[in-house]
Amino acid sequence: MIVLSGMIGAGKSSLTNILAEHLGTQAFYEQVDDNPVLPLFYANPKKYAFLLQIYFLNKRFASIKRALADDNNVLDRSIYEDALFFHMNAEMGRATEQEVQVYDELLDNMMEELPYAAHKKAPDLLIHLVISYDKMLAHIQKRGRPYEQPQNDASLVDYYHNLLDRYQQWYQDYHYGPKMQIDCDKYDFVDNLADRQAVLRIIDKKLQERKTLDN
Ligand SMILES: Nc1ncnc2c1ncn2[C@@H]1O[C@H](COP(=O)(O)OP(=O)(O)OP(=O)(O)O)[C@@H](O)[C@H]1O
Repeated sequence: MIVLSGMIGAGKSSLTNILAEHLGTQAFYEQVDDNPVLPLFYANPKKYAFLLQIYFLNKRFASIKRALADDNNVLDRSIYEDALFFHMNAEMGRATEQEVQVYDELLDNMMEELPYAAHKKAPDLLIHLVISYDKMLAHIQKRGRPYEQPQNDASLVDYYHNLLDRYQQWYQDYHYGPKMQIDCDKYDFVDNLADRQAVLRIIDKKLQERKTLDN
């Protein structure tokens, strides 16, 4: 299983589709626009932060179990990033220490079940999308989900900057398996065909290296 990570609007879902099509495998992605808790969370983060995490945990665990069935299935977001979001939200006073503790223990407990549920413990490769604040905001504006727009809620500027700051450290600390980064300011894999091919070549090379190491 290959897993994407990176900021809101970085392009995880798009690259998930592109990569799964390229590899001839299955794409698994979260239907963000069908998520009933997300708009509630953005409108009242303090009340809904914990519920949102439980919602995501449940959904992502279900996808992981299905995606792990094949080495090259592609999943649009890693479950490990949720803890980054939740810990930050807790620091912002949107969740209690007890909620964080319950969440962290539940996550650990569920992840321990994975080898039994899916015969594998962790992704074969993590592809982390790196993006600047300006580029990310341009994507968010183009996509137009109302609750993600800083012009509707000025506190989102700090929220996004805060998340961006933490992501690099999160990537450095990620230790569950092989990993690589793609620079989304450099490669426009959605609208530019040459960039898309370049990104696929970089990923193919990494997958090839992994295969050689495994054999
Ligand atoms: N664990 C979480 N806690 C709080 N909000 C989250 C969490 N995970 C995702 N979100 C929110 O859900 C929405 C979708 O996020 P996500 O980054 O998965 O998809 P996306 O923005 O469509 O990404 P991409 O454009 O890279 O495919 C965003 O508004 C994000 O802030």
